[in-house]
Amino acid sequence: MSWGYAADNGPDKWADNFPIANGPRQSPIDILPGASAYDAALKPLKLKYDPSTCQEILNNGHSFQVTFVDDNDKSTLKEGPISGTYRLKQFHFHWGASDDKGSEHTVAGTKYPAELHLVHWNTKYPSFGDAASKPDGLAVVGVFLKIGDANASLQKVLDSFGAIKAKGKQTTFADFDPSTLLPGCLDYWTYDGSLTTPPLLESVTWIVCKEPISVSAEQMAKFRGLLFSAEGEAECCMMDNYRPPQPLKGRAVRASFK
Ligand SMILES: NS(=O)(=O)c1ccc(C(=O)NCc2cccc(F)c2F)cc1
Ligand SMILES: [Zn+2]
Repeated sequence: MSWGYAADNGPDKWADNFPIANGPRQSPIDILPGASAYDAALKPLKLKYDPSTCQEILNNGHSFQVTFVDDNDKSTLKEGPISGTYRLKQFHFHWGASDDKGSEHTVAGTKYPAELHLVHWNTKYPSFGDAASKPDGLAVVGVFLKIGDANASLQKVLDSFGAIKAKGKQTTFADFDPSTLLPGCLDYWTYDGSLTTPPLLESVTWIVCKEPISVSAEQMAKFRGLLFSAEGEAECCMMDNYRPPQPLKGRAVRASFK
């Protein structure tokens, strides 16, 4: 039985096979703006994404992800709270069964209907897999989604869902610029955390944007049309694929803004 989000293999069961689930720097967390300190030393995020590095979109049975060619420095994250150069590997989302939940991070207890994760790895290491086991190996930019106007950039991603409905399906996805999914203001909170799914490695510098992007209720409904299940299996709709907030355990959350 592999991990998932159901009662018998979900977040409350992950510690059985991944004891780091109870570790000192687990993610996500509930962000308390009043308890996060403004740090003037934090730089603006420097994101440079080249649409030509966009490769494919796939349903991995836990979410869907858009994967990028990462054998060059064409799509990178620099500055912000990190040092050096981190390469974009993939982006994916987490969402709920209804619009009142779905994000992994929460803000003073507020849940958003979904959360985007842009996953980058530190080029001081030879590969993503190697970087994923290092305390400064990964940097994930998190962006909240809130219900409002339809998102034209997101619609391009949704239009490819027909080809990836079931677990294991993938299709070509080219010339997409993920910066079109970023909010106008890149103010952020940052803290040291982990992958939010098994193997839950404690290798992520989290960078969570304060400003959400919009998604329409109809677009959110399309996320829920994807399947956790593979072709030929009993259909199980992909939703509530989020881990709830984890104990802060004394960590500081810093703000890039006043
Ligand atoms: N939700 S998130 O943004 O925190 C997150 C990001 C990436 C991954 C991941 O790559 N898992 C597979 C994985 C894990 C470790 C090493 C690997 F090589 C690997 F592919 C999991 C969760
Ligand atoms: Zn994620």
